[in-house]
Amino acid sequence: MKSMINTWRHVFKLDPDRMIADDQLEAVCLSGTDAIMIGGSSGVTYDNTVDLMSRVRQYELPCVLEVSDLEAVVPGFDLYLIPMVLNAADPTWLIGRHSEAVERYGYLIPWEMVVPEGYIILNPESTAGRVTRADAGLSASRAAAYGQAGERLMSLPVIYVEYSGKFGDMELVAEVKRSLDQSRLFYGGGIADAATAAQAAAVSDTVIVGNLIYSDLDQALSTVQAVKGNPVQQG
Ligand SMILES: CC(C)=CCC/C(C)=C/CC/C(C)=C/CC/C(C)=C/CC/C(C)=C/CC/C(C)=C/CC/C(C)=C/COP(=O)(O)OP(=O)(O)O
Ligand SMILES: O=P(O)(O)OC[C@@H](O)CO
Ligand SMILES: [Mg+2]
Repeated sequence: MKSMINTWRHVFKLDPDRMIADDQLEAVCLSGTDAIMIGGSSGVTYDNTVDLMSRVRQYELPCVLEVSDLEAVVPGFDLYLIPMVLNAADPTWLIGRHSEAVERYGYLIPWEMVVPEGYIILNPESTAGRVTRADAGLSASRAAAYGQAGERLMSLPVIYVEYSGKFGDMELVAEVKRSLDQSRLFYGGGIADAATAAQAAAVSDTVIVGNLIYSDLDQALSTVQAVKGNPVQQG
């Protein structure tokens, strides 16, 4: 089940705290994207998560929850993705909330459905950057070292270079990619059209598109082919 992430090239991230009309949701779910990730860094509640999950469940593609708040953990997803912020100033966001979750849920946790993600947050203005007070001014070599430490020391299956809201430095992303051997590299942040999606696709394994769904749906839909039609460049 967890291995499904290794087939994902393009993912749409839907935010339970934002409105999306039924016809727009249909277009997103039938776009050819590989999965829907539900998550956000603020305003995520149990009720708005259940509501969005049940709407997405009308379609056949995988639907996974990226957990950012313990109060909004909803049963019924295909996988649970757990952000661990490698460059957070405070270990709360690396392992603190996580240990609280394990204490609280204990044997109820379906570990076979849990996928940890090593986040490297590089936009200090994003909600996640502000909340976690991430050390977002990393050089490319330092970001790559965080990625490699996440892979080699923590065996994380996913390293997520997160520029949420801002298109990132593709040279830096490429350096993180080169530093990884086993972990899958997710890239997200500021994808605005097919051209930026293709650039991100060239340097990462999986491209995540979020805000664009809400600001320009047609452009968002155009990113699916731009990503899936472009191989990752090696080296
Ligand atoms: C019964 C049942 C199914 C039980 C399952 C229980 C389960 C899955 C337990 C999991 C165990 C576990 C270890 C949970 C950890 C929970 C937790 C609260 C972890 C902390 C996550 C974290 C580091 C949050 C900080 C913010 C962050 C990095 C969020 C990631 C998502 C993100 C960046 C979204 C982008 O948000 P957006 O709103 O778009 O941001 P902008 O405003 O900037 O655009
Ligand atoms: O919303 P955008 O900027 O597309 O970023 C996608 C995702 O990485 C956010 O967690
Ligand atoms: Mg967002």
